[in-house]
Amino acid sequence: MRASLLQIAVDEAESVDARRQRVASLVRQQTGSDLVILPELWTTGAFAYESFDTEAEPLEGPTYEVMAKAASDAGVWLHAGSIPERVTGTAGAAAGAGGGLYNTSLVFSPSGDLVATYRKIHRFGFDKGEAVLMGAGSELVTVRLPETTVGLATCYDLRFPELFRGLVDAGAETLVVSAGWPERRRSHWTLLARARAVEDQAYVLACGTAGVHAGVPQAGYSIVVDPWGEVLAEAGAGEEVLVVDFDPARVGVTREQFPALKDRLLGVAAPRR
Ligand SMILES: O=C(O)CCC(=O)C(=O)O
Repeated sequence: MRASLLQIAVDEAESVDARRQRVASLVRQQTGSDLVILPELWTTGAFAYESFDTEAEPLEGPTYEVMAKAASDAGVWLHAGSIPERVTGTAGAAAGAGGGLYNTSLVFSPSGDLVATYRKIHRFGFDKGEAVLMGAGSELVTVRLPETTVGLATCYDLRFPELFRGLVDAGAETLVVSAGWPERRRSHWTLLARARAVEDQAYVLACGTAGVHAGVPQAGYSIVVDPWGEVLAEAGAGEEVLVVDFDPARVGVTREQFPALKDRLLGVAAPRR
């Protein structure tokens, strides 16, 4: 299976619409890949808090339109990263202090159909930024691809192993993390991506952003880790397309040969011993 991680540079000098078109063109160039992955909030930048409201869009808004077409033009499964999603009416009120906004990821099939959405569960910022501007998602999401079951996570979620265990329990073998991780904590990014792969005996495909937005230098260093914790591919700091081939069957083999997941005693319905 081939994946392309598009580590997009998010720069305020480029308009959101120009970036949408540029990223769509990059997606089209990935024909031949099975799965293409974009970062978190790449239209606005994950730290451009003022733009969340001004650039918010409904689920089937401008990013949806452009990305659905790009997925079908390229004939790829597309994790189109996340958008600041605006939800109106009663459902919007449920976003609480988030004022009807969610940090929502979109996944398209190779025919351009929206097959899954994931609203980020763990919002970053403690008592400011995303944590107060957006509502929290509450549902774990997996997507069945022909070769593997993909579990979805967004950025700060990477720090919460129980979310990933939940995805594994739901059948995930490949864990996709779409992120806008800052340079300041790059060592955590790499360490946590490898930790999630080792403890869940799953592939981790983690795609971040490059560049500087809202004064926050982004880490880059998107990474692909195998179920044994080995790094298969890693990007540098700048904008980059990271292409990697991996064998989804290795998840089953690893879990069979080193069956640590079967020895779980806590948080499982029927412990084995
Ligand atoms: O956990 C971190 O260090 C970064 C998280 C983050 O930037 C985000 O979730 O937007």
